[in-house]
Amino acid sequence: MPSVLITGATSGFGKAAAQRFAQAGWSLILTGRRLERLKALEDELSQQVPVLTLALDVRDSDAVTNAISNLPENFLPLTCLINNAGLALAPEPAQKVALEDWHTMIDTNITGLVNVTHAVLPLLLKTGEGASILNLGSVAGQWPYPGGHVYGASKAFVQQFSYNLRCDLLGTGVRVTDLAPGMAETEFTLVRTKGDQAASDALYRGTTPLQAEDIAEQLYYLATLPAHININRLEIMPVRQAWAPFAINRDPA
Ligand SMILES: NC(=O)C1=CN([C@@H]2O[C@H](COP(=O)(O)OP(=O)(O)OC[C@H]3O[C@@H](n4cnc5c(N)ncnc54)[C@H](OP(=O)(O)O)[C@@H]3O)[C@@H](O)[C@H]2O)C=CC1
Ligand SMILES: O=CCS(=O)(=O)O
Repeated sequence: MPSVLITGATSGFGKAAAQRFAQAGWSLILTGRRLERLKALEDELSQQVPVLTLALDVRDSDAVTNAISNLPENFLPLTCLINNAGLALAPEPAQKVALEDWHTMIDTNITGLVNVTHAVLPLLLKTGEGASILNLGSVAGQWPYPGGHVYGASKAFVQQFSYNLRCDLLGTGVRVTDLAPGMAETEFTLVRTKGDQAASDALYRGTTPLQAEDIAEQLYYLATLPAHININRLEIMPVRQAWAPFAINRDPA
């Protein structure tokens, strides 16, 4: 029975991925900070497959290393790592943002992802052919927009880190993908606006955003491709999202 480790499984893409992989019979190692949510998911999915929950903050490298080095044998070999835990904060212009919010995004989206990858890599290398690292990037890593500042830059890191990993993992059989979604309706905007439900509802109202299940389906597809195929980057937008023209600053008429 293959096994997958998913960071940020308490909500959104991570939770939907846990449900999708469980449906296909994979053993699940689920992580996040909110213990009660992890427990609820374990109660739901352990009816179907073996589930191990690890309450941890990906920013805490000691906690990550300790948890990964003590994985029970029945959850090994590990076939797939989904580096999904992440967040955006402060949709305001850069010049209005608190430095702490920038640090939180860097610590979570970059340092946290690196902490988990470093700890899990030896297990994936042991698995070899068919193993995968699926990193949640974003369209924001490729396309600039107002208020994207450090969030977009952190996702550009995810893309380049994914590509560079591929170079170093050549010959090991371990695959790496930067999965880059556009607008998707999860708790993402609630977190970004620090709990402003009205702002979150307004963003998704009157359009058709991606749903967490859409991304979970792509994650499952990527993890189960024939072992000789690596999709380097998969960018997905809702049909009802596209790019805006360049912004121009003009003198008053
Ligand atoms: N929704 C969108 O439009 C898009 C999202 N993404 C990316 O997808 C990923 C998932 O986002 P999404 O599902 O939408 O958002 P959600 O807010 O719904 O889920 C985020 C998950 O990340 C976890 N998380 C956040 N910080 C930490 C931390 N320090 N340590 C451990 N876990 C953490 C949360 O768990 P807990 O709070 O319990 O720790 C939660 O499970 C993120 O990396 C995001 O940047 C990319 C493109 C589009
Ligand atoms: O990563 C999230 C999608 S967006 O808000 O940058 O479009």
